Amino acid sequence: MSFLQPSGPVIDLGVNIDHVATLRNARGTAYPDPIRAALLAEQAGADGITLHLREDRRHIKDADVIALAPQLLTRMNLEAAVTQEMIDFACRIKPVDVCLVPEKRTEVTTEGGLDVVGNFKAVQAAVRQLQAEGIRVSLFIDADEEQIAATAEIGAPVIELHTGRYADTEGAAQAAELERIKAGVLYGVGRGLKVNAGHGLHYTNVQAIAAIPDIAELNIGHAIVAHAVFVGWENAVREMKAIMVATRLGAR
Ligand SMILES: CC(=O)[C@@H](O)[C@H](O)COP(=O)(O)O
Ligand SMILES: NCC(=O)COP(=O)(O)O
Repeated sequence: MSFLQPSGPVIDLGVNIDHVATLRNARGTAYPDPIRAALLAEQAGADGITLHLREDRRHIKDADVIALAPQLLTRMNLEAAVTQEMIDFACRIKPVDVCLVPEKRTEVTTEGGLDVVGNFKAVQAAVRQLQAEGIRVSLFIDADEEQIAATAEIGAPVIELHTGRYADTEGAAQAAELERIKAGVLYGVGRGLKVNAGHGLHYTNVQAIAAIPDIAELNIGHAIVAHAVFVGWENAVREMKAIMVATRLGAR
C-alpha cells in the first residue's frame, strides 16, 4: 500500500436500473433489457445494482428481480415499500441489501424519506423479518436527526439519505439542503450507521454530495439512463463513477 493511495473503497456507485424498465414497459417490448443493463453496468464499474419493485410494478417487475438475483457479480440493493407482500418477496429473493422506501401510488417519483418515527413498529417488524434472513437493511430517509436516531434504535445498520430536495433546488436553498445532508451524514456515522445517499443526482450536481467524506455509496439511476441515450450505457456508468471517484479523491 502506498501512502498516496487511500485504503478501502473510495466511494461506491449503485446503478439504479428502474428506468431501463420504464423504457421497456412504455412499448411492452422485451427491450431494453434491465438485466443486460445491470450486467453491463457491473462491467463498467458499478459497485452494486439498485432496483425498486414498486407496488404498482410501473417499471421493475417481479420476474426482473428473480432473473437478476443469481446473475449479479456485485450485489443487489432491492428497494421496497414497507408492506407484507414486499417484505415476504424480498425474503424469498435474499438480496444483499434491502432499502425500505416510502411509496405513494400517485407520485411520479419517491417524494421524501420514510417516516421511521411515525411508523416505528411497522418498520421495526419489517427490519426484523429481513434481518432474520441475513439481509442488510437500509432505510431511505430524510437527513433528519429524529429519523436517523429512530433507524439506529430499530437496529437497521444503513441509511440512505434522500437527496431529492438538494437536486430540485438551487442557490441558497440548495446550499442549506447540502448543509442539512452533511449534518445528517455526521450524525448517522456518529450513531454507527453506514450512510449512503441518492435520488435526483446527475452529472453536474453529484460533486458536492460525492465530496462528503463519510458517504459510502450513491445510488443513481434516472440521470445515467438519460445520459446513456447520448453516450451509450457503459460510458454513462463509467463517466458517473469517474466523477464520483475524482471528486472524493480531490476532497481528501
Ligand atoms: C427510492 C428511490 O429513490 C428510487 O427508487 C428512485 O426513485 C427511482 O424510482 P422512481 O423513479 O420510481 O421513484
Ligand atoms: N435511491 C435512489 C436511487 O436509487 C436512484 O434515484 P434516481 O437517480 O433515479 O433519482
